[in-house]
Amino acid sequence: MNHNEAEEVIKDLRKKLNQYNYEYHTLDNPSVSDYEYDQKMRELLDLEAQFPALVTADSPSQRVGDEPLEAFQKVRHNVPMLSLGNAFNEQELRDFDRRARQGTGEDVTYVCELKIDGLAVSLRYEEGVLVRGATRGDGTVGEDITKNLRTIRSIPLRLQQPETIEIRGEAFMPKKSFLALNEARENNGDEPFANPRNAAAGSLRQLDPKIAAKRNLDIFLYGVGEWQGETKRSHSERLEELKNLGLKTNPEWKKCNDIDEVIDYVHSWVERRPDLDYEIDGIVIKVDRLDQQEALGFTAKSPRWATAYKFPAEEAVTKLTDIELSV
Ligand SMILES: CC(C)(C)c1nc(N2CCN(c3ncccn3)CC2)c2cc(C(N)=O)c(N)nc2n1
Repeated sequence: MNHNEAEEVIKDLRKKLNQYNYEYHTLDNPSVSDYEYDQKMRELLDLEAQFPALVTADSPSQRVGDEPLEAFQKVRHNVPMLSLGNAFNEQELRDFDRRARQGTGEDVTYVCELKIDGLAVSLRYEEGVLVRGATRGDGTVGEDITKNLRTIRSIPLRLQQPETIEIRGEAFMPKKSFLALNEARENNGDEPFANPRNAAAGSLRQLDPKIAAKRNLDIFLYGVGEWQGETKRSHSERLEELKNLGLKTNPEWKKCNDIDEVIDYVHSWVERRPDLDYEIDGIVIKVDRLDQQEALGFTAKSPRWATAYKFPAEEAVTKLTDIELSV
């Protein structure tokens, strides 16, 4: 096979493998067997080894970096990653709603999202290709953990459209992976992680991406930092577009027409929390219309247009056996 033929075959294999990866890790609905996936990956690796000049950043072979980093570079977020105000009871939610209605002088509709208990991160795509991933850090300066975030299989290395966009989300470790990891660590005489959030943060702070790649991390994306040429007018439209771009958003988000619907949603998830495959520590409530978000603006460190309803601390995640028994 010559260079040009190889280029066509590699392009086709890349496209197929990225699609299979998206079906498996983001849709949880694979269209091919693991065997077929592995066969195609082996074919791609062989061809890339023969034609190294044809390896691209968005190739599925480039998920796990080779060498560990010496250190993490610092990254300045063009658009700061803010904090969130908190609400601890129904009255405080109603106060938040009243301030939002007074601040806009209009009725306000909301989007409610599960508050994933993980590590806030930012992904930057340029013309559709993942170029950088960073931790939130102090909101202004974070750490470049691109190589580790690339190992999260549900993060596409290329979007379905060539957007230049910076997206925020929460990287997390599913409960079952957390329990299995801690069992392995205890069997090895290592210190177990206290909770899935610490396990996710600890995994993403590894300098060797091969370690992060084994930690079965996942991500839900929930916000936009900057977006060249954005046309969206509401947060809910943004979430729908992120999904269309091939990004993983949490399926439980909901538009709420008023604060009573928000309160119903919050109450429903207090009950349903143990059924989730991942830990949450509350519900995030956001004003849906972007022009109303703009009008409300920010306090010194957090938006006036969003708040986090915090659940009381959950009892510790029980042993794997209990979980298996309860399944
Ligand atoms: C974009 C805004 C600011 C409204 C926003 N900010 C969030 N957070 C800020 C505080 N963060 C933070 N992290 C560490 C230290 C201080 N603050 C952690 C992310 C959100 C977190 C989640 C989630 N966890 O599922 C979510 N669905 N939506 C969010 N939306």
